[in-house]
This record gives sequence, C-alpha cells and structure tokens, in this order.
Amino acid sequence: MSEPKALHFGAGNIGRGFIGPLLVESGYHVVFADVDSDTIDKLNEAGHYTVHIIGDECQRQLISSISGVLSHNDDVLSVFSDPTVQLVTTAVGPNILEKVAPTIAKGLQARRQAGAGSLNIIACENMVGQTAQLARYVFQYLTTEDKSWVDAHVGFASCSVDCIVPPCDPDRKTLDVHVEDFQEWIVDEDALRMAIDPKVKGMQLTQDLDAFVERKLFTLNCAHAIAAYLGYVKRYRTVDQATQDDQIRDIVRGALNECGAALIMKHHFDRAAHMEYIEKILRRISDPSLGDSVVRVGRQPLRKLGKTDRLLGPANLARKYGLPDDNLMRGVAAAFLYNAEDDKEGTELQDKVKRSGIAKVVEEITGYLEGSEAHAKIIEAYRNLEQQ
Ligand SMILES: NC(=O)C1=CN([C@@H]2O[C@H](COP(=O)(O)OP(=O)(O)OC[C@H]3O[C@@H](n4cnc5c(N)ncnc54)[C@H](O)[C@@H]3O)[C@@H](O)[C@H]2O)C=CC1
Ligand SMILES: O=P(O)(O)OC[C@H]1O[C@](O)(CO)[C@@H](O)[C@@H]1O
Repeated sequence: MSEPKALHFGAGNIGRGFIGPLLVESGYHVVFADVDSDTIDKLNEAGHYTVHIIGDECQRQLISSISGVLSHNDDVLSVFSDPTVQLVTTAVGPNILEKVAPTIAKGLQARRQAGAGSLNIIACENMVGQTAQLARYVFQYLTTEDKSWVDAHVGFASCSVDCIVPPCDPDRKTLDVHVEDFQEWIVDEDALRMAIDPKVKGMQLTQDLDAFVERKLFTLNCAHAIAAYLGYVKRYRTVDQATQDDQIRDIVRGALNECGAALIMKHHFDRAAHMEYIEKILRRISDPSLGDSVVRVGRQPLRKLGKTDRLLGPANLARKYGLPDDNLMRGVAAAFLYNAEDDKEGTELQDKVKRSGIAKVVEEITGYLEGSEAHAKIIEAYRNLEQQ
C-alpha cells in the first residue's frame, strides 16, 4: 500500500508549525499548496525544515516527507485526483477561504472524474464553522452532478485549532518555525465522510464541537485580542509586555471571568476546570519567549469584530445570560482604536470612524443601537482609552 498523503492549503505558520507536523508524525506525506512560489520552491528544494518547540527545554523536530505545489495551477488538481490523498486541510486565514474555494471545487470535480474515492476536508481557521463556510463557497462552483457526488463522498468537518505559532522569520528566508508546546486540534466527528486513517496524533474527535470552539475562541482568542488591542493603545510591542501591565491584565482577566461565567452556563462546563483553563491561557499568552507581536495578534480588526467572533461573541453571550460584560466591552472599545501600519482592515476601520463618527460605526459593527446600554459602555470605554 503506498504512503498516505494529505494536501494542506497554506504553508504559513500554523500549516508548517502545527498541522503539517502532526500529519507527518502520523505517517502522511504532506503536500503543501500555497500562492507563495518562493515557499513552494524552498519546500521542494530542501524537502525538510525544523520545528523549534518553545518550552522548558527547547526541543527540535525535523519535518520531512513533505513537498509543495502552487495552489493556483493544475498541479494541485492532480493531487486531488490521487487516491492516496484522503485528507485536505487549510490554514490560509478566514478571509482567504473564499479564494481557495474555486480551486477546491475544481479539485473535487477532478477527483470524481478520476474515481479516486471519498475525502475529508478540515479548514483550520480561527472562526466558528469555518469548514461549513468553506463548503458553502465550494458548492457555488459545482455543477448539479458534482454537488450530489460531493454530498455523498466529501466530509466538510469544522474544528477548533489551538497552538500559538508566532512568525519567527517574517521574510521566510528559512522554513523553520517556532511553536509553543501546547497543542489542541478538535474535529467534528459527525461531519467526517469516512474514518481518518491513519489516525492523526493529537487530533481529538468530538460530537460536541460548538462547545470546544466557543471555549477556545471566546477564551484564548478573546484574551489575546483584548491584550493586543489594549497593548496597541499603550504602545507595547508584544502581547507578553501588554499582559505585564496591571491595568491591561486586570481587564483581560475580568473579561475571561465574564465570558467564563456565560460559557459555564451555556455549555455546563465544570467551573473549577474552566477556571484552570483560564489561568493556563493567561500563562500561555504572557510567555515572553513567544515574542508574539500585538500587530500579529490584532491583525484584521474588522474580522475580529465579527458578531460571532472573539470579542462580540463572548460579549453577546454574557449579555444573553444577563451577566456582567464591562471588561469585554473595554476590549471591544480598544479594537475600534486599532490602526496598525499595513493593516488594511485597521485603515478601513479608521476611515469609517473619520467619515461617520465613532457612535455610528460602533452601531453598524456591533449591532448595538445608539442610546442602548451596551453602546454607551463601548463609547465611554473608547473615550477613556483615547486619553491614554
Ligand atoms: N499562527 C497561529 O498561531 C494560528 C493560526 N490559526 C489560523 O490559521 C490560519 C493561518 O494563520 P497563520 O498560519 O498564522 O497565517 P500565515 O500568514 O502565516 O499563513 C497563511 C498562508 O496562507 C497562504 N495563502 C494565502 N492565500 C492563499 C491562497 N489563495 N491559496 C493558498 N495559500 C494561500 C499564505 O501565502 C501563507 O503561507 C488563520 O486562519 C489563523 O487564524 C489558528 C491557530 C493558530
Ligand atoms: O489568527 P488570527 O485569527 O488572526 O488571530 C490571532 C490568533 O490566532 C492565534 O494565532 C492562534 O490561535 C492566536 O495566537 C491569536 O489569538
């Protein structure tokens, strides 16, 4: 039997640092598909790279059994037609799913024509229901005949993916990556079309994905985003520097307690275990050895201000249960001040504020009407932060 393969879109930090290594360790040959030709050339020329695991002892892991294809040419279609490829993953960024969908649709069509059998697809992006969203995009490009084949043969499984992989070499002179030693990948078992074989080390399957996704996005990503946005306002460079600031740390911890109370109510999490989870996350994001910049963690503020994303998602949940939300609202307010250089969404947000005024923009983005209690809290926090 030939070596099993997995096709992974996005040879970036999480692709090279987390998803790729787990697949390789589990016995897969990983074909990375990316738009960046330089990265693809390097992957094919070197055939390996090193993952540096940041922890008490810095460990190294050599990743081989890898290759690369450009994601926008026909080579990637022949990977879809290969029956030894039974798993396709992505880590390209939530806003890019729409762009990879036509290629995935063509790939699935090629697979059907080649009679290469069933397949599972798992998008590993930080958002609620990322693979279901990808499936909706893909279906727009399928014929009726292809749609019924895909329905019967392709599993689109959403997941929660948690491992901090800060960029260690933004210019990608080397393919090496630095990753933290915490790893969690939880996949919706019910959405798989076939068993994942070989099993992927470290991949947990669940029938209760929503609880895991909200626990992670509304805790790790919420804390991270609030620390990054408040850190940006106070001109800290890294998230760990921001969390050393007592005022920021209190707001982040307060926000996690507010959201934690709501998550415990909704998902019936064990309170003590959830409190431990919060503490662990505060320790993780405060680790100076990650050197994670506030501009990486805060990138794309409009996406992060989405109604089900890491800031408004927890704020809405707390409000739904009539629970305190003051710290969450401070985090939301800080996001409205984000204007990092080279961040198109930051620029777009600040242009909107200049054109329409903060009150209108808060109403438009959050859905909280001017004059409501929630809206007033955000504006008050925004005005206070503006003074800093
Ligand atoms: N870095 C991290 O610690 C974590 C990231 N994530 C999620 O993983 C996703 C990727 O994040 P990172 O790896 O940090 O970003 P990144 O920017 O390092 O990697 C994204 C990769 O996608 C590639 N790409 C862009 N457009 C593409 C296209 N049309 N087709 C194929 N490849 C394309 C880029 O060239 C780049 O190599 C995001 O959704 C993020 O939220 C999730 C958990 C952890
Ligand atoms: O990747 P995004 O969604 O832009 O957000 C950055 C976040 O993702 C992570 O990289 C990993 O979950 C976190 O470090 C951070 O909260």
